[in-house]
Amino acid sequence: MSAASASLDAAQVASILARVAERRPRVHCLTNTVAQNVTANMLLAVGAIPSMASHPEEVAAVAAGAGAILINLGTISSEGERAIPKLLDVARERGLPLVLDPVFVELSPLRMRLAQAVLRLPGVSVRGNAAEMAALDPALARAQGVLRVTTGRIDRIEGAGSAYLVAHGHALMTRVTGLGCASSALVAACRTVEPDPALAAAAALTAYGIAGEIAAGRAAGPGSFAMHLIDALAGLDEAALAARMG
Ligand SMILES: Nc1ncnc2c1ncn2[C@@H]1O[C@H](COP(=O)(O)OP(=O)(O)O)[C@@H](O)[C@H]1O
Ligand SMILES: Cc1ncsc1CCOP(=O)(O)O
Ligand SMILES: [Mg+2]
Repeated sequence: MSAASASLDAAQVASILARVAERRPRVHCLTNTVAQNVTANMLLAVGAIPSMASHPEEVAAVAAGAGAILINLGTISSEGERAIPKLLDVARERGLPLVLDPVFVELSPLRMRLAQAVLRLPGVSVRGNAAEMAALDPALARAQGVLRVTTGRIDRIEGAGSAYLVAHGHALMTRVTGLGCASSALVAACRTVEPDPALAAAAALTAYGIAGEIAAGRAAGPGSFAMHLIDALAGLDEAALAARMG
């Protein structure tokens, strides 16, 4: 970590979550078919509203009224590929926060090309695992105002002169498909109410990680973990956050 990491307290995370719950922002998700359901449910758990249209003829109209846009490359199709430039236009014209989740970008020249196209928009927040972020590093280095959000045992958030480390979460979060994708949607939801991209991402991942810790204490295995994670996220308050943030 080049810059010293900033610290985050429970009141800051609770404040951002409260704003999301109060304002009920919509997050328009162009996302993969594997993670659509869990992504929508995690957004609902924090009080945001998911929408998931992808047809190129309507995607701009549907996304225009959203508070943020998520582009996830997980099961990108030719339809999704044609929707991406329209979403970039909406984000640019309306000044909407945009989050990119470059699923398996390290495996596919198509995904790399599309990720590079998204990164031509200034100020994108990119949330991926270590392999994805490493593969994307040259493009991230060229991207204007980009926020790097690298998740794992410890999440690293770097960009715009800020840096955070989030040491919350549970290994069970790697045992249910779509939970990383859902974390990207939560970053987008927090960005709708918090103008500081790094603080928004740190709050989203802190809340998500603490919900994961709570859910792991209740779950019998990965199947029930996902269910408990949604409940724990929906029930998070400042006291629960403070109890685990020390
Ligand atoms: N070993 C781990 N211990 C605790 N939390 C983890 C661990 N690995 C990942 N996480 C958490 O799981 C979520 C998904 O992260 P990750 O597995 O990196 O994404 P992806 O599913 O896209 O590969 C993040 O919230 C992250 O903090
Ligand atoms: C398995 C898989 N394949 C394409 S998208 C997807 C889901 C990935 O979800 P996550 O990155 O949250 O684990
Ligand atoms: Mg992922």
